[in-house]
Amino acid sequence: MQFHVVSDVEDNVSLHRLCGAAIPLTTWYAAYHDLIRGGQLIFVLEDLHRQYGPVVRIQPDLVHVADPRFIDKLYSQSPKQRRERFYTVLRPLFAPGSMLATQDHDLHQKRRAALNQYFSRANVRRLEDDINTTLKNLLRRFDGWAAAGEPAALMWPFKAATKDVIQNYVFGGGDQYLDMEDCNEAFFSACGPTLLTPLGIHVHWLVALMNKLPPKMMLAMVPRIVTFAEFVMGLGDQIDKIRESTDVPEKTNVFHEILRNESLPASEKTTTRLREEAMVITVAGSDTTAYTLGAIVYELLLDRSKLNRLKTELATVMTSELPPAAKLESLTYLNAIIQEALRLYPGAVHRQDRCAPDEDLIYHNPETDTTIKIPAGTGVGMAAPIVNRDRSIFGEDADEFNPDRWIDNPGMRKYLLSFSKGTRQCLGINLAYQELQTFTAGIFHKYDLYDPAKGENGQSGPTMELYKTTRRDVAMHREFVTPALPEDSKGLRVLIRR
Ligand code: HEM
Repeated sequence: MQFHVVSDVEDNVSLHRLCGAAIPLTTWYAAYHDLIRGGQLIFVLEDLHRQYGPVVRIQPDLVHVADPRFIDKLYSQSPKQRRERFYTVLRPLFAPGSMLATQDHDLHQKRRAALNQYFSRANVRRLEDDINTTLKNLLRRFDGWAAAGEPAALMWPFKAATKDVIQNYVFGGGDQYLDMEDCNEAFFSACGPTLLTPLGIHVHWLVALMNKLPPKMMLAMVPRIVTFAEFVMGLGDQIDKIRESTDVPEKTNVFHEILRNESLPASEKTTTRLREEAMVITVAGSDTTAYTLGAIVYELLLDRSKLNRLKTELATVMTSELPPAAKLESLTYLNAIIQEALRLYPGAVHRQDRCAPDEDLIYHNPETDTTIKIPAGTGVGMAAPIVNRDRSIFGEDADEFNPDRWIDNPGMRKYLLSFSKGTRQCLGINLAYQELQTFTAGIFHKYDLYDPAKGENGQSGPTMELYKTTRRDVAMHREFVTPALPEDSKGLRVLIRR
């Protein structure tokens, strides 16, 4: 066992001042659970925290904290308090040109400032028509599966829908995956959660070496990434096309605006850098939202009373058409369901490791009334699957899907780590909420839960029911930044009837 408790370490050794933490002597403990056991450290962490308390050292240079009250300090909102992503988050990204993979605080701020306005609440509101059109496309596909009488694996159309929305916004168009027969399953399989993530963290040099191989050799070694590689090259072509275009109306696509942003130096506008930015935005903007949407469908089809309550609420604002997005945003139960799904089924489940390069971080443990000094430069992380289920905040039923908790106590929102917090909080948070509101409302205004007691002709409208789907087909089985399901799972499947 590589751990021992260090309550009696000497004060003058700075790293050892992480009293109360367990110290692994090498990075191999984390690598064993991350890589050899495949994305299992997130589950082990829960046991370690039970044993050693809220601060646990998981590598010689990295601690993990399980205390939502530490969020404000670690993920500071202040741009003056530098919080950089730690190498454990940066390494597996392999897109140094992207904001997500930017370590340096000042460069990150600059890159973020160029994009922030396009993802403000007001500007995302302007995407209403496009999101509504995508919903119509999605429901059209549902009709097709209903007519075929085949179970539908919803993971793919949900990913396709969210990917189409983000791509239309950032590029003003592109291939619509929702129109493809299989919703481009090959693409999403290639960029979905894999062992490459922990490989990128723990055997970084190997993945870096692979990245330097000529593309043909790389594709021969990992054939499943062909579709993804073609997509990334296509993004570069789209950027070049936008760069050369002279007739794009103002504010119709994000990259058009960035290329014309005069406060950005030319080095920030190269095709390579913008291709990496575009790749991260499209991938981060699809898988995550789609995963939570799938969880919402699963939980509502599991519980008729919650679904009925939502349908009653939707009926107050919906006819056959969708109401304005602002109306959906005001619906109490719809939004409680979404918050609860984001809490229990976050689409990004990794350890959100940061470091504060300029200051020691002081953690105060209220239970023992002790403090721990985390020296400047040390990696410190928290993870949504752990923080979001903290019983002291979310209650003894924190493992249950209970939307009412958000109605009873909306203030808990400040402890929800699903989108991270602070200066590096998710860029797409407003877009994710608006998509979840529109898609959830659109699907469940139309579909009721199939009632076997009434039979195929006994229910007046279209229905849906789970098909060979249990919690193991929706809940995280491995942490590969995004949640991975068991290898033999086909994910969320439903039978749709017209
Ligand atoms: C439910 C849906 C989503 C979840 C749960 C989610 C979660 C997250 C999390 C946890 C981070 C911080 C990662 C870290 O620091 O380690 C992040 C960052 C980011 N997300 Fe999201 N995300 C979602 C949707 C989106 C969407 C729709 C977009 C599209 C624009 C997006 C784009 C980004 C980008 C660009 C970053 C990097 C931000 C920065 O470095 O400042 N995400 N997201």
